Amino acid sequence: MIGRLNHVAIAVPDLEAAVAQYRETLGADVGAPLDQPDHGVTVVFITLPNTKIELLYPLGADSPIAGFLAKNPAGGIHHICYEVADILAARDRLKAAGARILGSGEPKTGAHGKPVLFLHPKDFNGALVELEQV
Ligand SMILES: CC[C@H](C(=O)O)C(=O)SCCNC(=O)CCNC(=O)[C@H](O)C(C)(C)COP(=O)(O)OP(=O)(O)OC[C@H]1O[C@@H](n2cnc3c(N)ncnc32)[C@H](O)[C@@H]1OP(=O)(O)O
Ligand SMILES: [Co+2]
Repeated sequence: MIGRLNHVAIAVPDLEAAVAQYRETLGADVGAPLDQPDHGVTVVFITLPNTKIELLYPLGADSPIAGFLAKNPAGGIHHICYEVADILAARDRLKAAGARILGSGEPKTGAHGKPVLFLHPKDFNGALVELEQV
């Protein structure tokens, strides 16, 4: 069911500093910041030869990553995103297996304009998992 690794997300306390570090110090291909109000974050994608890094910074008062950054003030790896061909079939398979789908349980449109879902970290060895239909 899960396919390619689409991205690894890092929550950062200072987006400009993280962008400069990846662009200047690490010499990476860094995109422009994109506000995602529906998700409560600003994202910056870094394109690597074999996957992407997604820098996350809180947007708005109810950002879902605010709690994470409060617990991890220096930032940290926030989630991992796997690609799936059919997100509704994936959701139904996961629910049947007892996994918790976060939020409403319905896919939302993610940063790439594709449907995404999130699975509770406690069900996946402490890792927050995002699924993106491609
Ligand atoms: C623009 C879309 C973009 C894309 O790629 O398309 C995105 O990726 S948007 C990314 C931001 N959105 C989300 O992360 C949505 C899903 N996340 C959530 O619903 C919350 O972050 C949630 C429920 C995972 C955690 O919320 P919160 O931190 O407020 O809850 P708790 O403090 O109660 O946490 C419960 C429990 O889980 C542990 N936790 C929290 N976040 C993570 C994490 N990222 N990785 C691993 N574990 C996490 C937290 O420590 C608590 O554990 P406990 O042992 O009880 O302390
Ligand atoms: Co993501």
